[in-house]
Amino acid sequence: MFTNSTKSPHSPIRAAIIDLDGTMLDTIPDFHVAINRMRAEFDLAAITQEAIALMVGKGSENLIRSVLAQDFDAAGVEHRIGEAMDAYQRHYLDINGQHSTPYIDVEAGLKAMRAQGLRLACVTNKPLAFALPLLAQKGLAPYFEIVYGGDSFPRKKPDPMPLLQVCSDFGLKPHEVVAIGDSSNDAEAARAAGCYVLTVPYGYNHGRSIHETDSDGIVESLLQAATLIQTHNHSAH
Ligand SMILES: O=C(O)COP(=O)(O)O
Ligand SMILES: [Mg+2]
Repeated sequence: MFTNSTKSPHSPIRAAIIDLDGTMLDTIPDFHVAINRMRAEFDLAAITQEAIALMVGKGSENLIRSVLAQDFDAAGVEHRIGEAMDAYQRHYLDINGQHSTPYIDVEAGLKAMRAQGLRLACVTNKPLAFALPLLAQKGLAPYFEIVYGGDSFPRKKPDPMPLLQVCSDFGLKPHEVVAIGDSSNDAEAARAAGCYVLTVPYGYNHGRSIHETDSDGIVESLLQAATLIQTHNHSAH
């Protein structure tokens, strides 16, 4: 693990940037309820959680465009996107977190990272207005010094912009920071920023195996990520 040869193997990791949907919380059931309530308003048939899991990852607007594209051509999507986004956001905020559950060892992993002195940021493509109350509701907000959403900057993951901003906020070089996520968006953003990246295999990666995604290692849980970072740092100087 941590085999990335572009960085000094001896540089300790001082911060972790952690993804939200598909990494800390299984939010597909929330997406499912909100999307199908929106679809009902448009007299569209319900779609499955499996279909939605393939579309999540590149933020709300991309998601709702993909959802509408199940039924409409490009012009039809364009015509409805504004109203659909309004309906979706209203329904999502209404049920945010009610159907979502944390993955195994998320809080234990965050605790372990903090105990090692790592600084923690959450960078998600979810809108900040969804992410902040969700983290608070699940008791995860206190672990993070910084939370950025998909609408915090002009560009979102897989662009490196939000990750580079965290590095700058923390006063750290990218090679002192590891990003942990469930999708190619996280891995590509981390690579482009020059951060390490660990991936989890249990989230949503656009229907592709996480093994196809270039990373510095696959971890079964955030707790295992914490252990790996500690091992890396013990051999660092
Ligand atoms: O809401 C999304 O599109 C994905 O969010 P994530 O970046 O937390 O996985
Ligand atoms: Mg994710």
